[in-house]
Amino acid sequence: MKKIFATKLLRPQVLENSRGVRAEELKRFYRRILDKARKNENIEISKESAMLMNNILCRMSMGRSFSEENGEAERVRGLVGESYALVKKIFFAATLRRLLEKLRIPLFRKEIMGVSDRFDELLERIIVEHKDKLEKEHQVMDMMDVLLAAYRDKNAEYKITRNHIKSFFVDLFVGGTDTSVQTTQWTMAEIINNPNILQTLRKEIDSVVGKSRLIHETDIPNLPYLQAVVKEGLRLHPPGPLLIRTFQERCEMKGFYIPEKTTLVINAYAVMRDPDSWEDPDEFKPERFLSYSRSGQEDEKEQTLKYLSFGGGRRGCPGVNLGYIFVGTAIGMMVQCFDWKIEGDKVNMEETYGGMNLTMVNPLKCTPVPRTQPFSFTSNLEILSS
Ligand code: HEM
Repeated sequence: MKKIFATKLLRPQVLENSRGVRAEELKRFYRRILDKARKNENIEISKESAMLMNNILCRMSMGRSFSEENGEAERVRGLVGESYALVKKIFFAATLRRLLEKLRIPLFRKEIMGVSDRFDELLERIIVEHKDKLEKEHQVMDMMDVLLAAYRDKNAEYKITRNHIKSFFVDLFVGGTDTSVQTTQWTMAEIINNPNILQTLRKEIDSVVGKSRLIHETDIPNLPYLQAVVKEGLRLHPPGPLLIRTFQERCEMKGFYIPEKTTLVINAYAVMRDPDSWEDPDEFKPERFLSYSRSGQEDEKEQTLKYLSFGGGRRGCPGVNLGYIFVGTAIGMMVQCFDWKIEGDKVNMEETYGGMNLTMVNPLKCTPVPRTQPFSFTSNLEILSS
């Protein structure tokens, strides 16, 4: 499945084809925030950005977004949340696995089956919807169409089953949404707590993008400070702080004997705050990434070993590029178009390991205040409304 992720959904050419979808969803995200700003209402950054990320991923993969009106979108978000909570329970229960198995206590079987059945029901409906559409339109349009075509094709490069298709989408929702949402929330909180960084970032965006159009993802390569801010947000607040591997074979490492099937837990959070590797490790200093890329001193291999926000190796995150696009454009738009008011002087940065991901104890709530003239959009052109 990972190969399918890498070749069919996330390779640069495919990402380029779906750029229009992401641009449209970014505009919808902007309009929702603008609406709140006009009503002087506060927003919960994680809820708004979850809607953005979910809609983009669903449209990229299934050619549709889940409807907010009939509660479908909320059901998907709920299922993803339940999956995270379950993984956390299973992870901690694994330490007692032998004892529980001896006592013949099944590990969360009922809960796992419950979530799995509900995902199954939802995805089955979407598969049927696609098959009907394909029969009528005879067009290959999105990921689901491509996978269904491969499922029917006896000579396809990848032999896939209906269950493969379903598990692919579960991986996509679970791996792709909350990670990007948490990163957006944490990075925005750091920006609000550091007004100097907000000013520097805004200056860069204003000089590259200006104030007469909305930021595009194609602007990101020309916004090195924005890239550094996102990277630093990910360093201090990696949504996946623990990486897990199992040894396939026994081996010896630096004098330690490691038996076969040993589970290894890597604390990526601690690695990325290690004072031996990072100067002022607990401080939010995006500049550190600018100086690395300018001086070229940092050996790439060394960087890979100490920067683990996307994991690494064969099981590393296949969605890195998309993740940077999601977070970069969301943060870029929020900084470009709005000022942000919070209650009190500083955002409370207390953290909790709330499921599979590192999240905020008090979700970030703030009130947007427009700083640019509102944009109105006619097709793909942006104009200033008077
Ligand atoms: C800022 C955003 C993101 C972060 C921080 C992130 C982080 C991670 C991390 C830490 C892992 C585990 C890697 C390991 O164990 O070495 C992972 C795996 C994964 N991620 Fe991401 N991710 C992000 C966005 C995405 C997106 C947008 C997608 C899909 C479109 C995605 C799909 C996946 C999948 C499918 C896996 C499992 C890979 C496997 O098991 O081999 N991620 N991600």
